Amino acid sequence: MSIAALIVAAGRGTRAGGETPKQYHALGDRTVIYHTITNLLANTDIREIWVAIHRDDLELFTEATRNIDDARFMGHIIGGTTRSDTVRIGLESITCEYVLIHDGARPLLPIDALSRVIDQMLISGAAFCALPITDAIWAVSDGRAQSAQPRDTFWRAQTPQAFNTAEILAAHRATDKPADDDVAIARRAGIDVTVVLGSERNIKITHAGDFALAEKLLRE
Ligand SMILES: Nc1ccn([C@@H]2O[C@H](COP(=O)(O)OP(=O)(O)OP(=O)(O)O)[C@@H](O)[C@H]2O)c(=O)n1
Ligand SMILES: C[C@](O)(CO)[C@H](O)COP(=O)(O)O
Repeated sequence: MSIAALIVAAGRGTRAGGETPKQYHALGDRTVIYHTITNLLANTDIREIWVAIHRDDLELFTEATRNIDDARFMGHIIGGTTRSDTVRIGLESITCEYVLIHDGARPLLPIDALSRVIDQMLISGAAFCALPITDAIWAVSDGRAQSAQPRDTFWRAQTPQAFNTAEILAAHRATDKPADDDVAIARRAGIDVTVVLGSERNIKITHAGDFALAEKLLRE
């Protein structure tokens, strides 16, 4: 049994704005991507870590990862135009039996959530981190509440999303329609994916205000 991690970090971070893409933004005394990589290195079952980057970011990436001294950190792959393209391109380089696909923009993944998704992947073949919804959920149209939705059936997806590598690569090759995440690609191919509890700490930096939240969570 061998496990790789594929970190997708080839996006432009347009919603977060700023001079450099969000994954190279400072977080504490390092960068977002540095934390993302080292959080995955903390699990010794992971044999290889690959990072898919944008071709314009090679210098930023090299600088951000200069101090990572671990033979399991394999370096970079050039990603694609959409997140789904980036994942498919990255998967083509992975030879381990299993793969964890993780957003470069999630720099605060706790080690227990990482263990949960790996353990469940090894039991059922595919798993992903998510959070149950506690608030009431309303379908809203034209600014008005329409119908209450059954909140127990909805979960907020996070990453890592973990699969048998051959199965998720085949699922990606079988579709050219982009998707929000790899669970969606897996489901299109009929793969069963088990949900495990993620973490409130495992935020995705999406908007500029998320940097302050990430700094606060890092300090706690
Ligand atoms: N072509 C792309 C697009 C996105 N991603 C990665 O997918 C993750 C989640 O995507 P998102 O938060 O939407 O990042 P961006 O695409 O960078 O953000 P935006 O949509 O605001 O430009 C990020 O780590 C991002 O770098 C990627 O690797 N390749
Ligand atoms: C994969 C993902 O992080 C799951 O929550 C998310 O869908 C990717 O980010 P985006 O904001 O939907 O592009």
